[in-house]
Amino acid sequence: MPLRPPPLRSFLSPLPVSLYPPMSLNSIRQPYFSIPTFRRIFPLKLKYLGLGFPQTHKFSTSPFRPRSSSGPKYPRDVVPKAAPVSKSLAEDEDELNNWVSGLRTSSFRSGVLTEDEEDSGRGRGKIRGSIGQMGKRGRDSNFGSEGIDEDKGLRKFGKKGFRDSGNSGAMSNSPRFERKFGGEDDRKRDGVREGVRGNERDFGARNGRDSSNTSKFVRRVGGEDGGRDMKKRVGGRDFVKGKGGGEKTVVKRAAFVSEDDDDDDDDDEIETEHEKKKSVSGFLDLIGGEDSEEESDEEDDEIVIKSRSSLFANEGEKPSSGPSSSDRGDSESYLSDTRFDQCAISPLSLKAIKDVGYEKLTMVQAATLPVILKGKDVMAKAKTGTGKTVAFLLPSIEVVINTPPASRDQKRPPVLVLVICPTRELASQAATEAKTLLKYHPTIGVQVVIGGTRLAVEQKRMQANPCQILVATPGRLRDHMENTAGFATRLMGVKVLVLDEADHLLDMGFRKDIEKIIAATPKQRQTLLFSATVPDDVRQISHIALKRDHEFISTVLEGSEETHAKVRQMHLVAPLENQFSLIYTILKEHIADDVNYKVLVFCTTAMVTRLVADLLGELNMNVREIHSRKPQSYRTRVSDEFRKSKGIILVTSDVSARGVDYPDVSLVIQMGVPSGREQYIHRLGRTGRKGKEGVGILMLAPWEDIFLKSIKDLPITKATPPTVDPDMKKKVERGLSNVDMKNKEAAYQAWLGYYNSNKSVGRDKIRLVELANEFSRSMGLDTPPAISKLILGKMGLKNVPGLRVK
Ligand SMILES: Nc1ncnc2c1ncn2[C@@H]1O[C@H](COP(=O)(O)OP(=O)(O)OP(=O)(O)O)[C@@H](O)[C@H]1O
Repeated sequence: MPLRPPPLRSFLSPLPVSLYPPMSLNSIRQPYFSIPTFRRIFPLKLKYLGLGFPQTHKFSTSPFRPRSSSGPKYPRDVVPKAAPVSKSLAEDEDELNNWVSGLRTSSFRSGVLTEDEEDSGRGRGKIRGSIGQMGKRGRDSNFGSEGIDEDKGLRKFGKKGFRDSGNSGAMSNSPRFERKFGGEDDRKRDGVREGVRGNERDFGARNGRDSSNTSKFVRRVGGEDGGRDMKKRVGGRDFVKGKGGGEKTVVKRAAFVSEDDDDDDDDDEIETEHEKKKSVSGFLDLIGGEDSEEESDEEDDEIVIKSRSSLFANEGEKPSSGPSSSDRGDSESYLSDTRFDQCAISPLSLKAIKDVGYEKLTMVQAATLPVILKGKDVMAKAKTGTGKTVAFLLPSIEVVINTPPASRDQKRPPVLVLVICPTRELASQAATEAKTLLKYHPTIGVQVVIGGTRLAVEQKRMQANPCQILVATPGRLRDHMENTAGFATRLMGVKVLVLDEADHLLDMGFRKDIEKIIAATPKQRQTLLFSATVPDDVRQISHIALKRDHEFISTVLEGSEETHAKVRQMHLVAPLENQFSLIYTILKEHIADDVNYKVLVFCTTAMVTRLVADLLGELNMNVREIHSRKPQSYRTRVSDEFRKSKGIILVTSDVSARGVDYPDVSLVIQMGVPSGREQYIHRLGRTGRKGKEGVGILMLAPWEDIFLKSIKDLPITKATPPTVDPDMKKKVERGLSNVDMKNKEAAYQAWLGYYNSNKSVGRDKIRLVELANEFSRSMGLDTPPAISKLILGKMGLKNVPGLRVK
């Protein structure tokens, strides 16, 4: 008989949740669930997976079909963990210098980029298939009048050009600049030249660090495998409760000492930085770039909570060989057994939750709610699509409820809860979720401030109807801090600050903005950091936001994958010249397999996104596109449409990589190397949400496969490329010949910028240009497009053979 776990509150000791009813950990009583082997699950599909049947022609994008929990369990092949790699000084140097990483849409992992909000919203182009005409294929209408020219014109290196509405929008811009210049002043000044050479990072760097952490943890905790002991780690030692080795929640107490959660930033310097960011982003726009992200290390005490499932893993149905740590990690469930009506939250919130159909808390909600309600700072890590938004909104709403209302004549009523999201889509989504939870709280207002809309409109709205909960993107928030009368005063009332996608917001690209925002809020606030990925380096710098006694709560078993077991992951390595045909073939197969298909195709840059969308439109597929070069109104419309639709393909840059909650995405394709391990995980996380199945395909060129090292701990298998029918190939060639030449030129330039900033590809400029020209040929061009001297100079590619100069 399985043992019953102690209630969550006792796990959280010495921080008992006395105010609230105990939250049952029955939630975690999910039966042990291991990933079946391909052979057993897909006897008929095996041939498509390259597992010994290379002659295969068809490519299957069927998801896993794991057995029901009551059915037999199969061990999964143990994926080797990456060897620990420590971060070198050279890498840091690279980050600081990496100015070229800003030249793209989504930078390589070092990621400075975030493609996100505050982009100009000057996108243009066609929408393929009109909104609301779901079944209709092909390119129905054009809208958006701004042309590619805008991408080319040196997009105003002055203030205006870089922000929407005149002076906002820094987000997509600032990260790039930040990354390149963040750190040392002289580098900042000379960054353009300096960064162009040298700088980039390797795909694999982060993984090494992650893995190192993982294995460390496995040794300390997960390594106890069948252990039934309760082990305490006091004064820097592990504090382990629970039995067996299944899914568990990890609560860590931060060990690093915050230097007082605050910064004494030099405003002038920040301002200068701000301006510089804008300048660089102008250039990024020029080449069609988008965004990116990241970095840094640390160490804390921890409390590890093993859940019920761990008991199952050990006692019940574990495979005969005994589950590996990664097997255990897959015994995941996104829902806990704790019902919302067992929680000490407002009855009006409960009513709203009931209306929306949520009955039980998700694992991350169950693990964090008591701690947050207690007023603690929290950094939480939980897999994609497991309800982190509600996890931070619900207790934040309680804070508002428990705060005496501002008097009517108070001129500047405080913002009580401030939620920061890295992209506009995500901010809007979080605000929508908040409104849902506030359905029966008519006196609590929520507003969203994001780039791509008019600042003045937001100002008026906030003045007319001041809200208690504000959701914002960092750049636009800073605009309001600087330009909206009384706004700074309102921020001084903040009681809860939330950083959603915290690792991204704390990376180099956003850091300065976030530091400014933090400095604008009271020190005694409560801070909540949430993400599906929390690399060690981000943990280390989280003290800029969190109090020293914050808690780190993870529902991801360390030593297990950060991705969902039900999402089947494959990588496919093919030369560039075949990739467009392959994408078309894969999509056709998938559509034939699943009439309700809903596909996301991630591309490396905005301009490559547009190109791929153009092509698929020419091939009469029901396709839409989203990237930072599109106006916000367009992005919102397409995003809403994709959310509600089936039988649709969305080609996107990394604006859709994080947080966006599109239900029932059947397939995620990533074309070209992602900016990093985290970005891979977040993009993949657009499918398999809320415990559902999904499929992810990563398509790489042979020289990009080094990236696989950085995700080798994930359950990703090699797929044999499907054979491309000659007719399909011809169709694709015809389709490409119909794509606007300007769009091909822009894609070529953006491609060059993106890979130029990659350490392994961009290091050898001659090789880089050869590859770019291969990309050009793959678009059907005999000669590569010419690029202006100015841009080549900025990319450090002057006089590189193979380039054509305008
Ligand atoms: N308790 C619950 N029960 C059922 N569904 C829920 C619950 N809480 C949240 N959801 C739904 O789960 C979905 C995923 O939630 P959410 O977008 O917050 O995930 P996330 O963990 O933030 O994902 P990501 O890491 O990709 O940002 C949403 O559609 C949300 O409405």
